Amino acid sequence: MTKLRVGLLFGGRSGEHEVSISSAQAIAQALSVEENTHKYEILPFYIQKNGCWLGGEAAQQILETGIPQLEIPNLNPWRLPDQVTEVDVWIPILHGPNGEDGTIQGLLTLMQVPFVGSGVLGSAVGMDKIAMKIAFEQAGLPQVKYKALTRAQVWSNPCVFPKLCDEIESALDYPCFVKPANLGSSVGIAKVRSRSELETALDNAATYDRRIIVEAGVVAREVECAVLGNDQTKASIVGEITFNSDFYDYETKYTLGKADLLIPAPIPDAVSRKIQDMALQAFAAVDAAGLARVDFFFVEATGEVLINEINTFPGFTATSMYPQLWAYSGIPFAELVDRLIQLALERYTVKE
Ligand SMILES: Nc1ncnc2c1ncn2[C@@H]1O[C@H](COP(=O)(O)OP(=O)(O)OP(=O)(O)O)[C@@H](O)[C@H]1O
Ligand SMILES: C[C@@H](N)C(=O)O
Ligand SMILES: [Mg+2]
Ligand SMILES: [Mg+2]
Repeated sequence: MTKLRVGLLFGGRSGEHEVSISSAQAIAQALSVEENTHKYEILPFYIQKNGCWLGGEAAQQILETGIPQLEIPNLNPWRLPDQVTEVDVWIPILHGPNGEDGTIQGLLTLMQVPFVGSGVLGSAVGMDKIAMKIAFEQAGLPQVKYKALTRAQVWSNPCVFPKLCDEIESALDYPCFVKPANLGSSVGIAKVRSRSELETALDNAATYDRRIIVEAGVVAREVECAVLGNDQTKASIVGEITFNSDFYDYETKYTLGKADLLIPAPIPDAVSRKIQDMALQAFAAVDAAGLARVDFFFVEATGEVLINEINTFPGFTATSMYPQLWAYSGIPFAELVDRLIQLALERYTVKE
């Protein structure tokens, strides 16, 4: 039987570069178990932080060691490794901008090779927290109050900036959350409790993105649901994250022992069902495909469920929520990766 050559695309020009390497290592491992090795052959491709691609041995080495390559200067980002032409199906294991946002998906679409996950529209809308919230609003999904801003407003002249802060303060109470619109893993996010913290957080968020969102802070339990499928989607069992830090920040997410994942979430069945239903609606609202993890706030005091966000290529290490939710829902990691590849092929065939 001829093996399908799977292009593992990882790293990326993103603040989530290191997370992508960890996700790629776990997916490579899942493709290396017996039931997958007779079907698939891995071709690794590493995108450096400067956007330049490495294939072959160099990419393989990074996949094995997990250590990011120092940037090789003056490489042309458009000079793609020769092995690119050998790929039958891509897994763009990229998180954040320049990877999870439709840019790579556009390139792969133009290459006319199937790829795992959402297309250009789903990736772009799912990445941008402002566009995402507008899509959720249209779908009738409840969420926190927010204000959308641009870098130009934040870095405007010193007379305009205080007015902008006044507007935010009159629209939202403290604490509120300031976020770059296009990022993940909590990079660039701040929980702010005062005017001076707000000013600093806005300035910082503007260094990451030209679009910025400020959200009303909610006191709630954090629950997540995984979605799998193209047009026929399935929602997983719901999981909960607990931690002792101020919020689920980068350190809490990626330091062993700082957060606990509870699967299934110890919440009433009716709430779980509502979350599953909302997860499927959110997936459709942004036109996602293949996979996504949808993050929610459960306000226990009122029973209210608010949607926080969708991640169209969620963290994929063996201990990440997405594969664990499916493992508990009856799909082990290796089979999950196989299914995702099959969904990519299905979507490509339907489209062609
Ligand atoms: N409006 C809010 N109220 C309360 N907490 C919030 C709010 N927004 C974000 N947080 C906290 O910040 C964390 C990160 O937020 P969010 O999920 O939007 O960021 P992200 O960078 O896209 O994360 P990831 O993609 O890794 O899930 C949340 O899990 C939560 O702990
Ligand atoms: C990788 C990170 N953005 C997540 O959603 O898990
Ligand atoms: Mg996110
Ligand atoms: Mg999140």
